[in-house]
Amino acid sequence: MKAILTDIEGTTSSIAFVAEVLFPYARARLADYVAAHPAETAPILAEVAFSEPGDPVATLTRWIDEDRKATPLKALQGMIWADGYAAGAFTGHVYADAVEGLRAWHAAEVKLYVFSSGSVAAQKLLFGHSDAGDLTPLFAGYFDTTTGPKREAASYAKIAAAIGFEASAVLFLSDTPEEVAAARAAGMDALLIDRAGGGGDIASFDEVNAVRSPLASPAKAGAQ
Ligand SMILES: CSCCC(=O)C(=O)COP(=O)(O)O
Ligand SMILES: [Mg+2]
Repeated sequence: MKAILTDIEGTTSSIAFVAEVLFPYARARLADYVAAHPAETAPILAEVAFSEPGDPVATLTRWIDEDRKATPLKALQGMIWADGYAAGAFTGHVYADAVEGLRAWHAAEVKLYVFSSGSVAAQKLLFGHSDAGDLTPLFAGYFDTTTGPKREAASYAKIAAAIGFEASAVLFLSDTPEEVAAARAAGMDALLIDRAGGGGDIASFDEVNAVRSPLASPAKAGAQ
């Protein structure tokens, strides 16, 4: 295994942190943020209004409540969360086993990448202001839904091409069966993580090495 591509919510980080901390923070500040940053948010609001006619702020608020993984919503959420991280209102939750695993793989020269519905800016904020400190030096790259939907195989093929690895050399970790299936359809190896210990392939990052041993074949720098 030469590279690991990881999802965030439900995989490196708890669903509760996203649903109970991040989403309410953005929801409560959405209207004020848009009013205070008209130039920055105008293209996002236009995209939302094009997708659903009506008041874009009301649409975005409903999309948060519906947990819609819409690219313009994710871009705006990331902008609002930047204020929260900067103010110290919260830090990014990352499971201790994920921190340990990511650090060990990075030390073994396994290339690490993120693919999340959260915007790339939001991903960097979460890992840059994590409970365990700045984890961004561990990652070689970040991908969001501007690359493509997470449930489509073509997105994973695009990521493999972008990072310069054969898809078969990449291990994808996610809590969503449809994402795991899409990655496998693109030729990636993939493991379904179920942090509740139910029906997944693994329940924590501690188990990855037992089922895939990526540390046994660290990436060569020249592979990219
Ligand atoms: C990147 S932090 C915010 C997470 C988020 O908004 C989200 O939708 C996470 O979805 P994921 O694809 O990581 O399960
Ligand atoms: Mg997820």
